[in-house]
Amino acid sequence: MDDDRLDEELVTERFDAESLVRAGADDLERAAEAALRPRRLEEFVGQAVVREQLSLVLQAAMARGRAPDHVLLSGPPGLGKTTLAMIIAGELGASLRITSGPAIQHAGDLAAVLSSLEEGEVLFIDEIHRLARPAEELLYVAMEDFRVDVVVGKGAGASAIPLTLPPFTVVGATTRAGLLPAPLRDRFGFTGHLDFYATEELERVLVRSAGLLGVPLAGEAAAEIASRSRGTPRIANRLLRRVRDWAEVRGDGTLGLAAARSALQVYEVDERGLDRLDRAVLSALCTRFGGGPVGLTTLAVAVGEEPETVETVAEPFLVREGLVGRTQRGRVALPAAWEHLGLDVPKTVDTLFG
Ligand SMILES: Nc1ncnc2c1ncn2[C@@H]1O[C@H](COP(=O)(O)OP(=O)(O)OP(=O)(O)O)[C@@H](O)[C@H]1O
Repeated sequence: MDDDRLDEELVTERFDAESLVRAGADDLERAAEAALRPRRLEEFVGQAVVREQLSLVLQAAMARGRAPDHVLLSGPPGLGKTTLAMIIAGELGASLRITSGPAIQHAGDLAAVLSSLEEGEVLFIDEIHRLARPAEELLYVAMEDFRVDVVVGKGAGASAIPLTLPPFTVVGATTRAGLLPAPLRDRFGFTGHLDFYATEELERVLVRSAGLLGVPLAGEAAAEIASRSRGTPRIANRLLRRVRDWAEVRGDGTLGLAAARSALQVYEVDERGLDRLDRAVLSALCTRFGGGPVGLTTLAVAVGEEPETVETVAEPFLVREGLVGRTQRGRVALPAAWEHLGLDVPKTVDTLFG
């Protein structure tokens, strides 16, 4: 498949799927994100281990002329799972179907998608840990035996007609690999875990994105934005667009260090990369709950967010930064949390963790 066609197809697919997956999200932000996606494995920055492993899986499958094993990608949001799914299809020269766990309400929805797959197609299932149990069971069989049982009729008269599927590859993405039931996890021949990116890798992401956007990004500004991007390419690209806004509206259009700092101040992204939600979580933990332990749901209510958002968006970074700890009794603020908020560390916390 030539590159132009690939681009067109991937972007079209992505928009269709995202309208299902992220209804209500900002269309322009999504379009901007799609435009910055790497299309080939060699353009994908960082994640060297996963990249090499995946490259072997794909090359071996292509050499054999067979669809590769099913691939599971896990890791926090914004690290490139969707991008890798698109790259897998691109590298194989296969078309990509995109759906998500929450978009599949009934097993029949999944049966319809599966039974329309063509040979060699890649089926991307985002948030696969959120599939309903009956759909999950249908998926095991389809992944293992390339078969789907289509149920005809209702009640006592219902019967299942087995339908053979052509070989295809499922790429599942999850932020919560631990929530996947073992039988489903075992159906994936390759599992890649994406980790947070080093600052230097994010600088490379930013330089690449600035090039695509045609904006002049100084090296110091790239380093500043990268260091506040929480190890996450999606955040790096988003901050780059905000710094560009600032530079075009309030500056001279060039993205230097001063522009980066001023823009990030306006958008409330602090030197450590914490944003409003992160600080709200820390502040609730330290001031409202005396440092915890506090349960996830209570904490989420206190900051006006869904527990899943707190757990998958804010928490991994706060834990990694040594600001928050997870205990069996709930979340606790670590001494660095008080320090980050400019508060005195309570004596009890100091002795416990100091
Ligand atoms: N390794 C990378 N190199 C360059 N850009 C990247 C890389 N990983 C992600 N990006 C960029 O970051 C953005 C987010 O990536 P993507 O949507 O693939 O993340 P995700 O892990 O699927 O997130 P979610 O789980 O929230 O859907 C995309 O615009 C993509 O261009």
